[in-house]
Amino acid sequence: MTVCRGVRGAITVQQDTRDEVLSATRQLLALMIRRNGIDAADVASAIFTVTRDIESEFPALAARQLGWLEVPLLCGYEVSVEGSLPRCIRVLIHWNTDLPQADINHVYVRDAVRLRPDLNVLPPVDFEELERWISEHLCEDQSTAKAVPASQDPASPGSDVKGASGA
Ligand SMILES: O=C(O)C(=O)C[C@]1(C(=O)O)C=C[C@@H](O)C=C1
Repeated sequence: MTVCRGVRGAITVQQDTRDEVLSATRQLLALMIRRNGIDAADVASAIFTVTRDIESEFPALAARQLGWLEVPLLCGYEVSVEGSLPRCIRVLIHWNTDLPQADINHVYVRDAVRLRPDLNVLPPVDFEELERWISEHLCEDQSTAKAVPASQDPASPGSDVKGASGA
């Protein structure tokens, strides 16, 4: 029976740069997709959180770069608990699958392994091969896409761009 199950993942970045956030999130998603055999068509939605020290880019863009154009995505901040792991990107994927909960593979990489050592069963990763896989799955339109600044978003109240109505 197909049910919706959660697949968790987390990864850290060394610096809060757009490139690092996107590249780390692509790697995290690629590992989760490959470990579980996730097809975008079966993904109900995905929620990303970042720690407060990350503000250079929305990690959701990495999912669109990998072709998740129809998957509802949302980003938010993680709770800032004192002493918690810095520069961390977390994701929760809601996946429609026949698999039992126990067969879901959650993915924690880099310094995020310490968040859930009990779930840290990731086999060794060939990162060169992983990057080749990511390049093969990049969705060209989205790979260079940027978040739209409010001043250029026709839907934004303060926009200096005219909407379709010309208003
Ligand atoms: O799994 C993680 O990413 C954690 O940091 C662990 C944990 C938890 O205590 O279960 C804590 C905070 C997150 O919002 C989610 C889960």
